[in-house]
Amino acid sequence: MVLAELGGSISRALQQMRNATVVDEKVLNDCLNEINRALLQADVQFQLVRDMTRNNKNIVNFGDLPAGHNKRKIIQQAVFSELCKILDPGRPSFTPKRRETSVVMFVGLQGSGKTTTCTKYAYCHKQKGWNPALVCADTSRAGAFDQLKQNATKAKIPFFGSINYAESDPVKVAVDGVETFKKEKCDLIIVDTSGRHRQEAALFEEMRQVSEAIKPDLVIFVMDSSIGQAAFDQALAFTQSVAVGAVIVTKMDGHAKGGVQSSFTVMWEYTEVAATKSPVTFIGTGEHIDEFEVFDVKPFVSRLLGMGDWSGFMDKLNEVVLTDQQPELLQKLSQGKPTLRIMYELFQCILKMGPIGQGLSMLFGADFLPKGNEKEIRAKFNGYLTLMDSMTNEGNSNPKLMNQSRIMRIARGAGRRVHEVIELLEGYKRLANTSKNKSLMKGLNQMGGAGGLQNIIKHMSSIRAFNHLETRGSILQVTKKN
Ligand SMILES: Nc1nc2c(ncn2[C@@H]2O[C@H](COP(=O)(O)OP(=O)(O)OP(=O)(O)O)[C@@H](O)[C@H]2O)c(=O)[nH]1
Repeated sequence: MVLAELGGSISRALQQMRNATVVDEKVLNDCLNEINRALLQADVQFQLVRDMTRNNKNIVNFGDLPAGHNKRKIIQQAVFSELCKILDPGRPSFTPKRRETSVVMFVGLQGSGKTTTCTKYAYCHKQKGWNPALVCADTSRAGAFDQLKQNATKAKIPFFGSINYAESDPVKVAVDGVETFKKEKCDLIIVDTSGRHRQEAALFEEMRQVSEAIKPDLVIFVMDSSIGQAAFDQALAFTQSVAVGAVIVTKMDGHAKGGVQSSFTVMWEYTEVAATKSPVTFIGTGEHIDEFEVFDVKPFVSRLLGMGDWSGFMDKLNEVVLTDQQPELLQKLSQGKPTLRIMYELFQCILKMGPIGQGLSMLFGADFLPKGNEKEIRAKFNGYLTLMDSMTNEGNSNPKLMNQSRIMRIARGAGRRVHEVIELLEGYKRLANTSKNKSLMKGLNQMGGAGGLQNIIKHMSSIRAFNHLETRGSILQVTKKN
């Protein structure tokens, strides 16, 4: 069961409970049974599911609840916090500190995504102003250094490795690399290590030796999300050789080869490793360098249940829109009279937020935008930008004054299809309607516009649904109005 399906099943169970006329013991039991079924289908251990049900029933004790309590809310909160408990080992990981040099060693089986993840980790820190460097201490796989070099070059990150594979001792390469970058005052030195297809004694011995030689501040274990229940043994084996302090789960996008069998299982299997109880700190959500997200339990469970992840969205927004420019955009939105220019800026923000589905799924749940459509959606948003440019060039960018001939001229001028102009105008109409909503605008003015922007983007994203619009009918509608 993929993650989105699991989230969908749990959300449906909660929705049925919320829809019940009276919430009693039977409704609670039906809801919990549905959730149990979904978790068991997702391969979560029976014992864990049983404990979770027992805890939920203890929290939602109908006999003890004073009259007037919102039972629906209490049940929902109990389920949410129990799901969080499954994933949270309750121990934070070491976090590299600015202006100090930290050495981070990556370990994991071959093909888990270790090399790719090292670069993603370095890149994500570089974006935040760090000065990272990459060391390839994998001397056993032919091509390992070339792969790291290629990734590092693309990301403009300094790298070190055994040129032409002349040095075959991984410990020596690791030590030389760390020393080189310490001298160069890099503040985050990331060491990629060898992997093997299977858990082998030689691999663990090598990890132990490298770790002893470079004394990393943090060892990150990289794990492929498609391995299911094997996660437990794998994590335990690495943990017994090196002091694993954090985990990164890769291929959470569900489009990796083999597919995500049960990412949720992997998550809790790992956190079940009593020896470390190390937290998952990041997840890999694609092959590209920016398809990488900080992992926080609460936002993850929120998204799993389709409740959105506002804080993750704000983080992404902070990466692409300078904080001092945000109030301006939010203020413009809150004034209640959106212009094409504001819509243009909004689209640019969405496009800049890395993978577009990633940004939007933070707000609308994992299954909101199918990952496979990323290119299509991005092209669509880019098309809207071209059309908006064309409208401005037309000399009249007021969407309210569009008639049939103007629409056709704009489409021709931008090299786009007529129905796209109509979709865009429909999007504008929705944005304008949204901005008439007084409570929404109040929300925008409070909390720096958080709730409001979320809603506005929700409306904008529903442009995807415009595709069903009947082109001719809409043209007539627009024409009639003018
Ligand atoms: N879809 C998807 N693919 C990923 C992700 N992370 C890594 N990959 C892909 O997984 C494959 C293996 O990644 P590598 O980085 O070469 O794996 P590795 O663990 O370093 O392998 P060795 O160096 O052989 O030990 C590559 O095709 C990556 O592009 C991810 O989050 N999502």
